[in-house]
Amino acid sequence: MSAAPGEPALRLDRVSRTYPGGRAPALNGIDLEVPRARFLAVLGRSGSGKSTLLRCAAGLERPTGGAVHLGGVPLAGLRATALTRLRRDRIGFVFQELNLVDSLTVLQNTALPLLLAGAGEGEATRARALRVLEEVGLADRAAEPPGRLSGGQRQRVAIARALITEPDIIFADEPTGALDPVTAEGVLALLRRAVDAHGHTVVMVTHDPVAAGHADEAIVLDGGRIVRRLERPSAGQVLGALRTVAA
Ligand SMILES: Nc1ncnc2c1ncn2[C@@H]1O[C@H](COP(=O)(O)OP(=O)(O)OP(=O)(O)O)[C@@H](O)[C@H]1O
Repeated sequence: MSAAPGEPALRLDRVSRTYPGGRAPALNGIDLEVPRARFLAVLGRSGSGKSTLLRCAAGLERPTGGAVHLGGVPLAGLRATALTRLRRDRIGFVFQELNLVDSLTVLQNTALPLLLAGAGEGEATRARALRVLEEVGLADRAAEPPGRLSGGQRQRVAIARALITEPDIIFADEPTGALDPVTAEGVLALLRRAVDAHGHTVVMVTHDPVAAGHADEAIVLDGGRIVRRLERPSAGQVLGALRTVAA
């Protein structure tokens, strides 16, 4: 079940998702290909389908139509345990609901994906966690509980935790939503570096045109469809696209 070389990091073919009782599909025939080492921003007004897209792409939810491939692997063909393993080994998550555990240290929080995958709490795990904490500039806070950190620092720990398994792809849901603009810049620079220096692929849901301006590509959803695609967008271009969709 290893990733096939040359395959895009993520491919969605005609993906749809209808919720029971939902009046309209949350996703409606999404075609999307995200090459490796690319940073994609997903925008759209509230209810346009962004989170549903992220959950279907990450294998957290099964689409009701179409197919999702991660690194060439069709998710529909995987049983629950194989899907869980693929998520654990190949995907990094920066989700609001996956908050840090305050009874653990910053270092233990960072190492959590390795520990859950069966790594011992030995020196190798510790060294790896320290290395990614260094990467996000927080090695000096490793022994503290995350509750003592600022929101931006906690978000950087969440990114360190997502990076520690060296995933093929990182899914981030509003990673800068609660941050001031300067702190947000720092978090976005980290995601950018994950792509440029380490070859990770990042798919980020955001409401913020400035955040989307850090991406290689931005897509805008409306009514569960992709209605705009922008290459190397500036924040101004993204804002313009959002305005035309809202009009
Ligand atoms: N579990 C669910 N059950 C029923 N309907 C749902 C469920 N999750 C989402 N929806 C519906 O699907 C549509 C898309 O929701 P989604 O959460 O993907 O939007 P979003 O663009 O992420 O919104 P926001 O920006 O507010 O987070 C909405 O109409 C929503 O009401």
